Amino acid sequence: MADQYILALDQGTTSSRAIVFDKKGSIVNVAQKEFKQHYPKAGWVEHDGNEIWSTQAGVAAEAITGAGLNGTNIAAIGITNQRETTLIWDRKTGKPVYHAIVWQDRRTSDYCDKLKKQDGLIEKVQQKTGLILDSYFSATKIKWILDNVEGVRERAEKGELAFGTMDTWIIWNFTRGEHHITDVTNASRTMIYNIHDLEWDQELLELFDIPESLLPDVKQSSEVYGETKTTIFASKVPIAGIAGDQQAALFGQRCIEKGMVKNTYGTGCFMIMNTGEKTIKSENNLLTTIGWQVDGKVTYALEGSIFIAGAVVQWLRDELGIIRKSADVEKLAASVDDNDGVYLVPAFAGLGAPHWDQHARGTMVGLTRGSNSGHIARAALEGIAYQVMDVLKAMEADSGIDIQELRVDGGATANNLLMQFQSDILQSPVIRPKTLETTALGAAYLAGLAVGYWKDHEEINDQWQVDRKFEAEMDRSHAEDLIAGWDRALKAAKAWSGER
Ligand SMILES: Nc1ncnc2c1ncn2[C@@H]1O[C@H](COP(=O)(O)OP(=O)(O)O)[C@@H](O)[C@H]1O
Ligand SMILES: O=P(O)(O)OC[C@H](O)CO
Repeated sequence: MADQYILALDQGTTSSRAIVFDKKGSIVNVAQKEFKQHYPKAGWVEHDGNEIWSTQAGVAAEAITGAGLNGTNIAAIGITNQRETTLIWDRKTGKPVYHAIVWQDRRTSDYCDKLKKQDGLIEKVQQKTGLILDSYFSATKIKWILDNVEGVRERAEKGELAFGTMDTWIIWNFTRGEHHITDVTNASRTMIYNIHDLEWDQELLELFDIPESLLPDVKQSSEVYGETKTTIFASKVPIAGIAGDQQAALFGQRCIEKGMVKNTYGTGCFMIMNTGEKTIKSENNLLTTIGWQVDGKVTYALEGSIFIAGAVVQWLRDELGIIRKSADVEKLAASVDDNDGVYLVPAFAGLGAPHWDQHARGTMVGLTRGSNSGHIARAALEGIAYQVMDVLKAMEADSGIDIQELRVDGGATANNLLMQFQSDILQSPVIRPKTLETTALGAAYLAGLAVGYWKDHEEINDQWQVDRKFEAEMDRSHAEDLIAGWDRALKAAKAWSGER
């Protein structure tokens, strides 16, 4: 038999990626293609469904052929994706009826504000779905398309249309419409899925006026769902893993025991804790969500989403022009000994967890005549670390678990100064693994386990290796003084929003 590999497809917010992994969990080849972001109005963000599919199919083929392989070398495909992003298409023609509405899109936030005023609805939504009633999730995006695109509601009611997040859309295309499916992790981000009963919730479907005929079947995160039918691989390849990208990263980081936590530092930050077989209801504005379902067993998780993290570095680069490329921020921040009292709260798109203040705005405080670009760069990086600390504290409070160490991944973890400061401010170790492609690796593991490419968890646990462990070097009282300054800066950002 030809040598066997696993192909992971990572359909992200800004690019489609494909990574070929070998049995040791090492990367054999990567292909990546960015696609266009559409901003038709302020606060709106859309993707072209056709472009999502063409880039994803393109990189899948490129990753395989670039490694000198073909479909017969691929034991299984695992799919991971930007979550919540919503697409509706025609079941017969496979044509989208509208662009995909992206998770960042805020067009339904006024509608959500109105819903929040309904007696007991916030609690009901949280109880059933684990989520905060917010336009971030798919439900109100589906409703918007049904209500605003001509003829769509009638066609949906006749059963002619299909809804899906990007995993569903990709599998629909790979199987030429044979499979209309998603997995529990993606379903748990729609705000119409009951995470306890593991079913689409009739009451919420009624509330959002969504016909059930639109919805995909919900599967486990690791099982053989079907085979590819496209000509891309020249042979049929089993599709055997699906998970939302943040959950896939938790799996890829091998956070498989209760209480283990990972944080991804990308454009935003997403921290997730494995909470085991039970759900934890958050009292601190975190989300309760599904980590994965493997071998019939559901593992739950708590999640805190931060909207702006690495994006503040892009802002220093693109808007302030004080660095040329993202990586330069470390050197600039290291050009000063400390923040000299300067704090930057990057609430450019409001504040996510644990504050959920959509009106807060970016705030810089503590400037003096001596403040320079080094202080601003340092304040920007430190602002990422303080936000992570706030989510981590909320997670400890909700779970009653003392978080001993933080496993990290994502583009901004390349920054040693940020990682060291994170450890200093948390007063606990921050651990960066050798493989930073943990999202794709998680999807690969889910698929590989389903087809027996990897025998069991033990076999893959051994593959996780530390690149560097950052230990706290700052003394606790100094960290506490700095945190007190951050709390004041946060108050300023919130006060600005309160005085509208
Ligand atoms: N050395 C660095 N220091 C700080 N931030 C960085 C560094 N390198 C990249 N970034 C930031 O990381 C983000 C990209 O990370 P990535 O994991 O690819 O994000 P995403 O998956 O959200 O697109 C960008 O916002 C970029 O500014
Ligand atoms: O595509 P990413 O990595 O920005 O992740 C997006 C998240 O899944 C949104 O919830």
